[in-house]
Amino acid sequence: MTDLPKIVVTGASGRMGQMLCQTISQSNACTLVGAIERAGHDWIGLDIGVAMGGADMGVIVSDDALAAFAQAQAVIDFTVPEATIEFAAIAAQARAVHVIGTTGFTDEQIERLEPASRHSVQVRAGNMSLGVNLLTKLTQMVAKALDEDFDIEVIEAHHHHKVDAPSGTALMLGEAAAAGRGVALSDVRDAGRDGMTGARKRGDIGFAVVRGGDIVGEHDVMFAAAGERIVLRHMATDRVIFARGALKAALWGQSRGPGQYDMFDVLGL
Ligand SMILES: NC(=O)c1ccc[n+]([C@@H]2O[C@H](COP(=O)([O-])OP(=O)(O)OC[C@H]3O[C@@H](n4cnc5c(N)ncnc54)[C@H](O)[C@@H]3O)[C@@H](O)[C@H]2O)c1
Ligand SMILES: O=C(O)C1=N[C@H](C(=O)O)CCC1
Repeated sequence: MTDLPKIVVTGASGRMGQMLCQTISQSNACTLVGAIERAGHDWIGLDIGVAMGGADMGVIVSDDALAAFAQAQAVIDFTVPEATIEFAAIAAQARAVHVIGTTGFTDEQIERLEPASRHSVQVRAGNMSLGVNLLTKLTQMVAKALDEDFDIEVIEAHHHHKVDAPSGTALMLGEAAAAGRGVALSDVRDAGRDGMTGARKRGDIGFAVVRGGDIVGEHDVMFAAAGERIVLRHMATDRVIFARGALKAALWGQSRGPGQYDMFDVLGL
């Protein structure tokens, strides 16, 4: 038996779930002990490695989150908002670190995560990659340095399966730009332009969304003024960057007390 932190992956059959199971199984810093899917999913009862089309990993896909979390030190969760809210309560019961990659929460759903964090470590970020978290810091710095002569636009592109918009990353970047300007994003957010919108309002932060093909994730923050334009860009070409960040958060969380954290805490940014 190993003393390495034991990790459960929820949404194990998903794009990120599979990437996480592969990344953890190849890591020598932790062990995969559970793979959770929603009740009724085809993969329940199968070995996760075999279900993914590879070798046996010795972990059977289950819909019993409580039993799985109880034997783990961390849960990595890239699913859907309502499932994540349920997993937060179960992770708190099990005193397991809950790493939340899920995006698309409403403000009300985000509030519902808080009670669980009184009993467990929660690390949540709309993007777990080092690159995007650095870009977020840069966005705040640039927004602080420039005045409202520079219109801020966040442009994001993702694969055609993505269900939420703007992306969690775009919202992180928008929040950072707003913070740099000393305003609340909710007061200046301009998303979903269509039809006779009227001219752009000075000080607004705009969002534009592209969905197509297999784009892993691309984000531009544009600062556009008369006569010049600054563009900060991140391009993800492999989901492994999100999985690596999530794994880092799961290990980092082992030595923290209950509370809500983000990737800036994990990465020391
Ligand atoms: N924070 C980040 O770095 C980051 C990176 C990539 C994706 N994401 C987010 O992660 C989420 C998942 O993305 P994806 O591309 O893997 O989606 P996906 O649809 O491929 O996978 C989601 C999985 O969750 C499972 N699921 C749904 N309800 C469940 C439940 N009640 N119990 C257990 N499993 C359940 C689904 O069956 C599916 O397998 C999205 O919100 C996405 O935006 C975040
Ligand atoms: O593929 C997705 O879905 C992604 N979601 C996150 C977001 O909403 O920003 C991170 C990038 C990939």
